[in-house]
Amino acid sequence: MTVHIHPSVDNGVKQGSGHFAGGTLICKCKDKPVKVAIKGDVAHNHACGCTKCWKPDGATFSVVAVVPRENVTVLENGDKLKIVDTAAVIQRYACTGCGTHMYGRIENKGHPFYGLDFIHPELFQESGSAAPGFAAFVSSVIESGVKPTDMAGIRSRLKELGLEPYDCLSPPLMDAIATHVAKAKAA
Ligand SMILES: N[C@@H](CCC(=O)N[C@@H](CS)C(=O)NCC(=O)O)C(=O)O
Ligand SMILES: [Zn+2]
Ligand SMILES: [Zn+2]
Repeated sequence: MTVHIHPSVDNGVKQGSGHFAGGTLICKCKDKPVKVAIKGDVAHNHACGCTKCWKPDGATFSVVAVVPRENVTVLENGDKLKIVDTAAVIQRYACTGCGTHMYGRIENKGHPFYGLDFIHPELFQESGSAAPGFAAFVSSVIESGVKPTDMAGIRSRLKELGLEPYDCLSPPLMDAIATHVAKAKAA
């Protein structure tokens, strides 16, 4: 059985150039596409199996990374953007024409990841941004219809690609969240 993860990694994870200076994210609309400028490279790029992150057609996982929120500027056709779920922690701004999520923003100043926006690097018109390094929320793909019996094959393919599978975030990110919570409790 061929295991599809995401079109940008299915033929092998392409490493970043190490000096990506930023670029433009473009949605899938033929007419009046939304364009978003990103300054600098992305961080913590990873595959995400959760049901909330945007996936291109046919993908089992999304590929999502973070950038400082001040590095994100809507350039064109921002009137097409609408928040998918205003109650979610991450307010995902999607194009109402094609459904592509252009960026996700956290407005809760107390959140461990406040200040970081979530973007999908595959939407860059330029190549060279930092590659995904792990897979998060892997078990969550079952919520999108993946058969539990397919999970061993999915996890083994992720490992083969060098994307260590985790059912939440990676240990360094989980540690960063716990550190933030501990400091907030102590304050
Ligand atoms: N099992 C859930 C997990 C959802 C989830 O917690 N997603 C993570 C990773 S993107 C998150 O931080 N969500 C916050 C949000 O969606 O606002 C699902 O698949 O819907
Ligand atoms: Zn669009
Ligand atoms: Zn997600």
